[in-house]
Amino acid sequence: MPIGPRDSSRTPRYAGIATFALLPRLEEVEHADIAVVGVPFDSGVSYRPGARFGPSHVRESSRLLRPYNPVQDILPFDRVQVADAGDIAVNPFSIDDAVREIEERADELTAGGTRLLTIGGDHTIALPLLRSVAKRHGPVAVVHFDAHLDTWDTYFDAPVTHGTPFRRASEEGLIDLTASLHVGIRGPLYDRDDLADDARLGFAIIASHEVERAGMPAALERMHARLGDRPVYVSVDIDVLDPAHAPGTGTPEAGGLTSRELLEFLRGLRRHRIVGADIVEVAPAYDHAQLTGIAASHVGYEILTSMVPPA
Ligand SMILES: N=C(N)NCCCC(=O)O
Ligand SMILES: [Zn+2]
Ligand SMILES: [Zn+2]
Repeated sequence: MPIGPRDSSRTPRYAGIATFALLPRLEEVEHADIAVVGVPFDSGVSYRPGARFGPSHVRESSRLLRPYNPVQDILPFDRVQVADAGDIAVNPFSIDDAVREIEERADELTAGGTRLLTIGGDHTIALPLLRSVAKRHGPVAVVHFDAHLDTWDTYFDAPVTHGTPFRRASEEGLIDLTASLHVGIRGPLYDRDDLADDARLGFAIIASHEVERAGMPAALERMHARLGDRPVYVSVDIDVLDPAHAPGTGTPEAGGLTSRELLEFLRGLRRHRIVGADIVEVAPAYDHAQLTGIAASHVGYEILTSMVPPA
Protein backbone atom coordinates (compact mmCIF):
# COMPACT_ATOMS: atom_id res chain seq x y z
CA MET A 1 0.00 0.00 0.00
CA PRO A 2 1.50 3.38 -0.95
CA ILE A 3 2.31 5.93 1.74
CA GLY A 4 -0.18 8.75 1.29
CA PRO A 5 -0.35 12.37 2.41
CA ARG A 6 0.01 13.25 6.08
CA ASP A 7 -3.30 12.82 7.95
CA SER A 8 -4.69 16.34 8.38
CA SER A 9 -7.13 15.20 11.07
CA ARG A 10 -4.13 14.34 13.30
CA THR A 11 -1.55 16.98 12.41
CA PRO A 12 -3.03 20.33 11.39
CA ARG A 13 -2.42 20.75 7.68
CA TYR A 14 -0.92 24.19 8.26
CA ALA A 15 1.79 22.79 10.58
CA GLY A 16 5.21 21.57 9.55
CA ILE A 17 7.21 21.85 6.34
CA ALA A 18 5.14 21.69 3.15
CA THR A 19 5.68 18.95 0.62
CA PHE A 20 3.33 18.91 -2.38
CA ALA A 21 -0.14 17.89 -1.06
CA LEU A 22 1.62 16.92 2.23
CA LEU A 23 2.88 13.79 0.49
CA PRO A 24 5.92 11.89 1.81
CA ARG A 25 9.40 12.94 0.75
CA LEU A 26 11.20 10.74 -1.75
CA GLU A 27 13.62 9.58 0.98
CA GLU A 28 10.67 8.25 2.99
CA VAL A 29 9.46 5.77 0.36
CA GLU A 30 11.07 2.71 -1.17
CA HIS A 31 10.08 3.52 -4.74
CA ALA A 32 8.06 6.35 -6.23
CA ASP A 33 5.83 5.74 -9.24
CA ILE A 34 5.55 9.49 -9.59
CA ALA A 35 7.85 12.16 -8.13
CA VAL A 36 6.91 15.80 -7.76
CA VAL A 37 10.06 17.86 -8.20
CA GLY A 38 10.65 21.60 -8.07
CA VAL A 39 12.90 23.56 -10.43
CA PRO A 40 13.44 27.04 -8.98
CA PHE A 41 14.88 28.62 -12.12
CA ASP A 42 13.79 31.83 -13.86
CA SER A 43 16.85 33.09 -15.72
CA GLY A 44 15.08 32.51 -19.06
CA VAL A 45 12.30 35.08 -18.74
CA SER A 46 11.59 37.92 -21.17
CA TYR A 47 9.49 40.07 -18.84
CA ARG A 48 8.70 39.91 -15.09
CA PRO A 49 11.07 37.66 -13.11
CA GLY A 50 10.10 35.67 -10.02
CA ALA A 51 9.13 32.14 -11.10
CA ARG A 52 12.17 30.84 -9.19
CA PHE A 53 9.92 31.13 -6.15
CA GLY A 54 7.20 29.03 -7.82
CA PRO A 55 7.99 25.60 -6.35
CA SER A 56 7.84 26.67 -2.71
CA HIS A 57 4.69 28.75 -3.35
CA VAL A 58 2.85 25.89 -5.04
CA ARG A 59 3.80 23.48 -2.26
CA GLU A 60 2.70 26.00 0.36
CA SER A 61 -0.61 26.50 -1.51
CA SER A 62 -1.23 22.74 -1.80
CA ARG A 63 -1.78 22.00 1.91
CA LEU A 64 -5.56 21.90 1.57
CA LEU A 65 -5.73 19.22 -1.15
CA ARG A 66 -7.60 16.11 0.04
CA PRO A 67 -7.06 12.46 -0.90
CA TYR A 68 -10.34 11.70 -2.75
CA ASN A 69 -10.90 13.17 -6.22
CA PRO A 70 -14.70 13.05 -6.63
CA VAL A 71 -14.90 14.07 -10.31
CA GLN A 72 -12.47 11.34 -11.38
CA ASP A 73 -13.83 9.08 -8.58
CA ILE A 74 -10.43 7.88 -7.42
CA LEU A 75 -8.04 8.14 -4.48
CA PRO A 76 -4.91 8.73 -6.56
CA PHE A 77 -2.43 8.37 -3.70
CA ASP A 78 -3.86 4.95 -2.76
CA ARG A 79 -3.22 3.66 -6.24
CA VAL A 80 0.31 4.84 -6.95
CA GLN A 81 3.19 5.97 -4.76
CA VAL A 82 3.64 9.69 -5.20
CA ALA A 83 6.48 11.44 -3.36
CA ASP A 84 8.03 14.89 -3.24
CA ALA A 85 11.63 14.82 -4.49
CA GLY A 86 12.47 18.37 -3.37
CA ASP A 87 14.12 20.83 -5.73
CA ILE A 88 16.67 20.57 -8.51
CA ALA A 89 18.83 23.50 -7.42
CA VAL A 90 20.43 24.82 -10.60
CA ASN A 91 22.86 27.56 -11.64
CA PRO A 92 20.98 30.88 -11.94
CA PHE A 93 23.88 32.55 -13.82
CA SER A 94 24.19 30.13 -16.74
CA ILE A 95 21.18 28.94 -18.69
CA ASP A 96 23.32 26.30 -20.44
CA ASP A 97 24.56 24.87 -17.14
CA ALA A 98 21.07 24.94 -15.64
CA VAL A 99 19.53 23.16 -18.59
CA ARG A 100 22.21 20.46 -18.43
CA GLU A 101 21.71 20.02 -14.68
CA ILE A 102 17.94 19.69 -15.06
CA GLU A 103 18.28 17.03 -17.74
CA GLU A 104 20.83 15.04 -15.71
CA ARG A 105 18.72 15.07 -12.56
CA ALA A 106 15.57 14.20 -14.50
CA ASP A 107 17.45 11.23 -15.99
CA GLU A 108 18.50 10.09 -12.50
CA LEU A 109 15.05 10.45 -10.99
CA THR A 110 13.37 8.53 -13.82
CA ALA A 111 16.02 5.77 -14.14
CA GLY A 112 13.86 3.28 -12.19
CA GLY A 113 10.67 4.04 -14.14
CA THR A 114 9.51 6.97 -11.98
CA ARG A 115 7.49 9.59 -13.86
CA LEU A 116 7.91 13.28 -13.04
CA LEU A 117 5.53 16.12 -12.32
CA THR A 118 7.84 19.12 -12.31
CA ILE A 119 6.97 22.47 -10.75
CA GLY A 120 8.84 25.44 -12.21
CA GLY A 121 10.41 27.71 -12.72
CA ASP A 122 9.98 29.45 -16.06
CA HIS A 123 9.10 27.63 -19.27
CA THR A 124 12.74 27.18 -20.30
CA ILE A 125 12.79 24.05 -18.15
CA ALA A 126 10.44 22.19 -20.51
CA LEU A 127 13.34 21.74 -22.96
CA PRO A 128 15.65 19.65 -20.72
CA LEU A 129 12.63 17.78 -19.36
CA LEU A 130 11.58 16.86 -22.90
CA ARG A 131 15.15 15.85 -23.75
CA SER A 132 15.04 13.46 -20.81
CA VAL A 133 11.57 12.09 -21.57
CA ALA A 134 12.34 11.55 -25.28
CA LYS A 135 15.39 9.42 -24.36
CA ARG A 136 13.03 6.93 -22.71
CA HIS A 137 9.91 7.19 -24.88
CA GLY A 138 10.99 8.60 -28.24
CA PRO A 139 9.19 11.64 -29.66
CA VAL A 140 6.17 12.42 -27.47
CA ALA A 141 2.85 14.12 -28.13
CA VAL A 142 3.08 17.42 -26.28
CA VAL A 143 -0.13 18.95 -25.00
CA HIS A 144 0.90 22.46 -24.09
CA PHE A 145 -1.47 24.73 -22.15
CA ASP A 146 -0.32 28.33 -22.50
CA ALA A 147 -1.30 31.82 -23.61
CA HIS A 148 1.94 31.79 -25.64
CA LEU A 149 3.21 29.66 -28.49
CA ASP A 150 6.73 29.37 -27.03
CA THR A 151 7.94 28.34 -30.47
CA TRP A 152 9.79 31.60 -31.14
CA ASP A 153 13.39 31.40 -32.35
CA THR A 154 15.60 33.65 -30.22
CA TYR A 155 15.49 36.60 -27.83
CA PHE A 156 18.58 38.87 -27.94
CA ASP A 157 20.10 36.01 -29.99
CA ALA A 158 19.60 33.61 -27.06
CA PRO A 159 18.21 30.29 -28.31
CA VAL A 160 17.22 28.81 -24.93
CA THR A 161 14.64 31.01 -23.16
CA HIS A 162 11.11 30.67 -21.87
CA GLY A 163 9.72 31.76 -25.25
CA THR A 164 11.60 29.13 -27.29
CA PRO A 165 11.49 25.65 -25.66
CA PHE A 166 9.08 24.03 -28.11
CA ARG A 167 10.91 25.29 -31.20
CA ARG A 168 14.15 23.75 -29.91
CA ALA A 169 12.30 20.56 -28.92
CA SER A 170 10.76 20.27 -32.37
CA GLU A 171 14.10 20.89 -34.14
CA GLU A 172 15.73 18.22 -31.95
CA GLY A 173 13.10 15.61 -32.82
CA LEU A 174 11.80 15.35 -29.27
CA ILE A 175 8.13 15.79 -30.14
CA ASP A 176 5.67 13.98 -32.35
CA LEU A 177 4.93 16.49 -35.11
CA THR A 178 1.63 14.81 -35.94
CA ALA A 179 0.15 14.73 -32.44
CA SER A 180 1.21 17.85 -30.50
CA LEU A 181 -0.97 20.84 -29.71
CA HIS A 182 -1.28 24.08 -27.82
CA VAL A 183 -4.40 24.90 -25.82
CA GLY A 184 -5.40 28.39 -24.66
CA ILE A 185 -3.29 30.46 -27.07
CA ARG A 186 -4.22 34.14 -27.24
CA GLY A 187 -2.90 37.64 -27.37
CA PRO A 188 -0.85 39.61 -29.87
CA LEU A 189 2.03 37.95 -31.72
CA TYR A 190 5.13 39.42 -33.35
CA ASP A 191 4.11 38.58 -36.92
CA ARG A 192 1.65 36.54 -38.97
CA ASP A 193 4.55 34.17 -39.75
CA ASP A 194 4.63 33.11 -36.10
CA LEU A 195 1.58 30.92 -36.73
CA ALA A 196 2.96 29.42 -39.95
CA ASP A 197 6.25 28.62 -38.20
CA ASP A 198 4.38 27.08 -35.31
CA ALA A 199 2.38 24.79 -37.59
CA ARG A 200 5.54 23.75 -39.43
CA LEU A 201 7.14 22.91 -36.07
CA GLY A 202 4.35 20.40 -35.43
CA PHE A 203 1.68 22.09 -33.34
CA ALA A 204 -2.08 22.30 -33.80
CA ILE A 205 -3.87 25.04 -31.84
CA ILE A 206 -7.03 25.18 -29.76
CA ALA A 207 -7.08 28.93 -29.13
CA SER A 208 -8.66 30.49 -26.06
CA HIS A 209 -11.46 32.13 -28.09
CA GLU A 210 -12.21 28.81 -29.79
CA VAL A 211 -12.83 27.16 -26.41
CA GLU A 212 -15.39 29.91 -25.77
CA ARG A 213 -17.03 29.68 -29.20
CA ALA A 214 -17.09 25.90 -29.74
CA GLY A 215 -17.54 24.92 -26.08
CA MET A 216 -15.66 22.45 -23.89
CA PRO A 217 -17.03 19.15 -25.30
CA ALA A 218 -15.91 20.06 -28.83
CA ALA A 219 -12.55 21.32 -27.56
CA LEU A 220 -11.97 18.08 -25.62
CA GLU A 221 -12.79 16.02 -28.70
CA ARG A 222 -10.23 17.96 -30.71
CA MET A 223 -7.61 17.33 -28.02
CA HIS A 224 -8.32 13.59 -27.94
CA ALA A 225 -8.25 13.33 -31.72
CA ARG A 226 -4.91 15.11 -31.96
CA LEU A 227 -3.18 13.13 -29.17
CA GLY A 228 -4.45 9.79 -30.47
CA ASP A 229 -2.69 6.90 -28.74
CA ARG A 230 0.73 8.53 -28.47
CA PRO A 231 2.64 8.85 -25.16
CA VAL A 232 1.77 12.31 -23.88
CA TYR A 233 3.87 14.99 -22.18
CA VAL A 234 1.76 17.67 -20.47
CA SER A 235 3.14 21.19 -20.06
CA VAL A 236 1.00 23.72 -18.20
CA ASP A 237 2.10 27.35 -18.24
CA ILE A 238 -0.11 28.84 -15.54
CA ASP A 239 -0.60 31.94 -17.71
CA VAL A 240 -3.00 29.85 -19.80
CA LEU A 241 -5.46 30.91 -17.11
CA ASP A 242 -7.01 34.34 -17.30
CA PRO A 243 -5.13 36.81 -15.07
CA ALA A 244 -8.33 36.96 -12.99
CA HIS A 245 -7.73 33.29 -12.13
CA ALA A 246 -3.93 33.40 -11.99
CA PRO A 247 -2.44 36.88 -11.57
CA GLY A 248 0.86 35.57 -10.19
CA THR A 249 2.79 35.08 -13.39
CA GLY A 250 5.39 36.87 -15.48
CA THR A 251 3.77 37.43 -18.90
CA PRO A 252 0.02 37.74 -18.30
CA GLU A 253 -2.45 38.06 -21.21
CA ALA A 254 -6.16 38.95 -20.99
CA GLY A 255 -8.89 36.60 -22.21
CA GLY A 256 -7.69 33.28 -20.81
CA LEU A 257 -9.23 30.02 -19.68
CA THR A 258 -11.02 29.71 -16.38
CA SER A 259 -9.53 27.30 -13.88
CA ARG A 260 -12.74 25.24 -14.27
CA GLU A 261 -12.02 24.81 -17.99
CA LEU A 262 -8.35 23.97 -17.48
CA LEU A 263 -9.11 21.35 -14.82
CA GLU A 264 -11.64 19.75 -17.18
CA PHE A 265 -9.03 19.48 -19.97
CA LEU A 266 -6.65 17.84 -17.48
CA ARG A 267 -9.28 15.33 -16.36
CA GLY A 268 -9.75 14.46 -20.03
CA LEU A 269 -6.11 13.33 -20.12
CA ARG A 270 -6.96 10.33 -17.93
CA ARG A 271 -7.63 8.31 -21.07
CA HIS A 272 -4.14 9.04 -22.44
CA ARG A 273 -0.78 7.68 -21.29
CA ILE A 274 1.03 10.56 -19.58
CA VAL A 275 4.81 10.05 -19.46
CA GLY A 276 5.69 13.34 -17.76
CA ALA A 277 4.33 16.76 -16.91
CA ASP A 278 5.28 20.24 -15.77
CA ILE A 279 3.58 23.30 -14.28
CA VAL A 280 5.53 26.48 -14.92
CA GLU A 281 5.55 30.28 -14.65
CA VAL A 282 4.05 30.67 -11.17
CA ALA A 283 5.59 33.91 -9.88
CA PRO A 284 4.33 34.52 -6.34
CA ALA A 285 5.40 38.18 -6.08
CA TYR A 286 2.44 39.08 -8.34
CA ASP A 287 0.02 36.69 -6.64
CA HIS A 288 -2.77 37.65 -4.25
CA ALA A 289 -4.23 35.45 -1.51
CA GLN A 290 -2.53 32.38 -3.07
CA LEU A 291 -4.95 32.52 -6.04
CA THR A 292 -2.31 31.39 -8.51
CA GLY A 293 -0.69 28.97 -6.08
CA ILE A 294 -4.01 27.30 -5.33
CA ALA A 295 -4.88 27.08 -9.03
CA ALA A 296 -1.47 25.51 -9.72
CA SER A 297 -1.86 23.04 -6.86
CA HIS A 298 -5.23 21.87 -8.22
CA VAL A 299 -3.69 21.63 -11.68
CA GLY A 300 -1.03 19.35 -10.16
CA TYR A 301 -3.64 17.27 -8.37
CA GLU A 302 -5.68 16.67 -11.54
CA ILE A 303 -2.56 15.82 -13.53
CA LEU A 304 -1.43 13.34 -10.86
CA THR A 305 -4.90 11.77 -10.87
CA SER A 306 -4.82 11.50 -14.65
CA MET A 307 -1.40 9.82 -14.41
CA VAL A 308 -2.84 6.89 -12.41
CA PRO A 309 -3.04 3.89 -14.75
CA PRO A 310 -6.49 2.36 -15.39
CA ALA A 311 -7.53 -0.24 -12.75
N1 LIG B 1 6.52 31.24 -21.66
C1 LIG B 1 5.95 32.35 -21.28
N2 LIG B 1 5.26 32.43 -20.20
N3 LIG B 1 6.07 33.47 -21.99
C2 LIG B 1 6.75 33.59 -23.21
C3 LIG B 1 6.60 35.01 -23.68
C4 LIG B 1 7.65 35.36 -24.64
C5 LIG B 1 7.61 36.81 -25.08
O1 LIG B 1 8.12 37.65 -24.36
O2 LIG B 1 7.08 37.08 -26.15
ZN1 LIG C 1 2.91 31.68 -21.29
ZN1 LIG D 1 5.05 29.35 -21.67
